[in-house]
This record gives sequence, structure tokens and C-alpha cells, in this order.
Amino acid sequence: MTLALGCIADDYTGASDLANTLTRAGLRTVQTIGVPADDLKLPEVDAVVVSLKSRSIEAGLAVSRSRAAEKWLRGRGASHVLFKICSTFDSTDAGNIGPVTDALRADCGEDVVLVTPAFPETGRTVYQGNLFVGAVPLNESPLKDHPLNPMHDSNLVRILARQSKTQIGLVDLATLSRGAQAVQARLAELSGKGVGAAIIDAVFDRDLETIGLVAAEHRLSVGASGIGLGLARALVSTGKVKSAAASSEQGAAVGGQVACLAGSCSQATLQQIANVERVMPVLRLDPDRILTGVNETQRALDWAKERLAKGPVLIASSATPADVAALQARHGRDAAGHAIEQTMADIAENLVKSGVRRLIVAGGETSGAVVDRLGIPGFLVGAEIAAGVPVLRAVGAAAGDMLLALKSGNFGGPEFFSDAIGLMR
Ligand SMILES: Nc1ncnc2c1ncn2[C@@H]1O[C@H](COP(=O)(O)OP(=O)(O)OP(=O)(O)O)[C@@H](O)[C@H]1O
Ligand SMILES: O=C(O)[C@@H](O)C(=O)CO
Repeated sequence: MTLALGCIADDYTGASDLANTLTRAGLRTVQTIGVPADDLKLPEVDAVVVSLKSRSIEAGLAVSRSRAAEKWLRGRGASHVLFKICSTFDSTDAGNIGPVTDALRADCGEDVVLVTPAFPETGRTVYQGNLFVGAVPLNESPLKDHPLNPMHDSNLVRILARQSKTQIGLVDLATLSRGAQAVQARLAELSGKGVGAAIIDAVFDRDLETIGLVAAEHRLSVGASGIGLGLARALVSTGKVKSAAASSEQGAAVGGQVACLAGSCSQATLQQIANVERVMPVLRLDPDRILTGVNETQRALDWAKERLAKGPVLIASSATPADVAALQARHGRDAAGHAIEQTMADIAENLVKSGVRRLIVAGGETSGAVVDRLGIPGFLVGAEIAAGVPVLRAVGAAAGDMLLALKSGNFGGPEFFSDAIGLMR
């Protein structure tokens, strides 16, 4: 297998978002969980998205895991590697976007790396280096209340400069609108000034196509699904990849019980949970009980057992920003996040043991904890439920055939959970 594109994603939902985008753009793509073991049978593909859980861990660990993934991808022929970050640039001043970019850039000997989290299909656009979420700057969006990395600055040049050892530059929309050559010239100018990474504006998909053409001539780029779309279209339009029809083939039905787990506290997820309460039983976990060692897992399992035979259920720890802040004040941010993620993983493990075969998980960290616990090594991409969220068919899972949907906190329409169940047969 010679890869046309190698990707390293810093969380699992982000990886499935990217795998979905690449698949829809004509690249045969597989998502792996971590660097695949040698004996994992992978189909013939154009792109591999290695999913890491490296967004919120200590920077040194994020760097070493990303480097190992890069080595594996380059060893399979990937001349270009995309480091997939969140479209809302989720990170803290300590990292990890800057440190990982610095390290991958050093490894591949790239002068200057293009960076953009733009993903217009989901309302993420970048103008003059400022990230917008819908109509508002990042720091005014619900991301200002994120439980792990609240975003209080919308200027990406400034944010990345705080995380990175290199100088950060900007390729603005006016330059981009003059085409690929103008972007190349600007990169050469920035490189001459010692700039190692450049935020590039992008507002429309056509901007991403120009960015993709330039990026494909380099060894490394950094961004969200939008730059993935640009790269995929460049690989197809330049004939480096023969476009595969995006598979509408769903494979054999999996059947089995259906459960949804929500650990995301994003505004979108809170609304989706409120809406689904009209059509299925919803259990709200008590995070204080989890943090004080009361067995919430058993309560959830007993509750679910009575209901699962009759239809789908949803179990949520999700809470409003005020409740999240209060819980963190009582128990600490990291301790709260970790304990709730592990409870979600305990619940998922037991639900699968008792017959759940279709699982929908909301939240990147939550999905990471659940997928790790289930020991799933990889996924094939199926139908698209919403922008950035595909149906995933597990490959090599100990539990056998399973369908999952890993929803990024902010993604999906108001009826996301019902939409997902409708496509997961
Ligand atoms: N009630 C709660 N109080 C405090 N923290 C919570 C609560 N419920 C969940 N959490 C934690 O909040 C974090 C949510 O992060 P997660 O990545 O799962 O969702 P997200 O950030 O909305 O999704 P994404 O990363 O895909 O955008 C997790 O660490 C989770 O354990
Ligand atoms: O880019 C995004 O917004 C998502 O794929 C993601 O990474 C959220 O965790």
C-alpha cells in the first residue's frame, strides 16, 4: 500500500470527521486508532487517518505520539502528512498544536507550514487570521466555555505564537484570492523572514482548493477537515489519486441494541439531548456522585437494562457551563473530566457486553475513552449523518461487527441522535 495522504488526528471524533471528508472527496480512506499493529488487516486505501487522543494531554507526550504516527505514515509512502486539529483550534497556551507542529516540521524538514482550521461547511472561517464560529469570533462563541480548553482569543497568529517555538505569519485572503502562485510567493517571503508556520485565511471551499494545491506540494500541513478537502481535491485534480465513488454501500446490517452516550457539554449537544428526550428515555448522570466514588455506572446499567430491549436509550453527563464550572471548582478540572470519561467507558464496555452493537458517542474526549476501552483498532467510513459525522463500521473489534458514530461536540443538527439511529442499521 502506498499512501497518497497520511493524516494524524488529535482526537477520535476529529479523525472520523476528516475520514468522512476525504471519503466524500473521492479518497479511499481508513481510520485507525493509534498506530496500527502490524497484523491489522487494512484494505487498499489512498489515505490513512491515525487517531490519537493527544489534544489535551501533556505536550511532550502529544509530540512523541504524533512523531510515531508520522513515521508510520511516511514509511507507507505518504509524502504529505496532515496534522488534523479541531476546527475551533481547541488547545491551551501550553499546546498542543504548536509543539506538535514544530516537531513534525523539524522531522520532515519543511520550511514553512500552512495552518488553517477553516471548515466552511460547519461555519468555521478564518479572516485576517481571526477564527469565526458562525457569525461570531471564536472568543464570543460557546467555545469560550469549553470544559477543558476555553478559547478566549480568536486571533490564531497570536494563539499559535504562544504555543510555538517558531515565528508565526499570516497569508491573508487578498493574497489567497490571487491564486496558488501568490500564496507560494508569500510563503517564500515569510520563510525568508524566519517564519516557520503561517495561518492562512479561508472563507469558502474554493479558498480551500487553492490552499490544497499549494499544500500538496509541501510535506506537512496543519488544519481541520477543510484543508483535508482541499488536499483531497488537489490529489484528484492533479491525477495523483483516481477518484473513488464515495461508497453508499452500507454493508450487511448489524442490528442489535442501540445506545447513545453524551459527555460533551457543548451548546449543540445540550440541545440535541433536550430534543431526543421526546423520543427516547434519557438518563442524566450525577457528576458529583461519580467524583465521590458512588457507583453511577451500576445505576446507569440497571436503568438501561430495563429499557434497551424496547428501543434506544441515551445516557448523558452533559451539563450547562455554570454546572460544569461549579463541579470543576469542587473537584478540579482534570479530575472531573477524567473521572466522567472513565465512567462513560465503563458504561460503554458493559453495554456492549450485554448486547449493544450500535453506539453513538458525543464528545471527542468521551469518544476516545469509549473507543479505547472497547479496544477497537480501526473504522471504515459509511454514510454521512451530518457534516463531519459519518457512520463508522468497526474493523477488528473484539465484540465483532459494530456500528459507531463519534460526534464532535459542536457538530450535528438539532435531531442528531435520531438522524444517526435512522442510518445505523
Ligand atoms: N457535567 C460535567 N461537568 C464537568 N465536566 C464534564 C461534565 N460532563 C462531561 N464532562 C467532561 O467534559 C469533557 C468534554 O469533552 P469532550 O471532548 O468529550 O466533548 P467536546 O469537547 O464537546 O467535544 P469535541 O472535542 O468533539 O468538540 C470531557 O472531559 C468530559 O468528561
Ligand atoms: O474539527 C472539528 O471541529 C472536529 O473534527 C473536532 O476535531 C472536534 O473534536
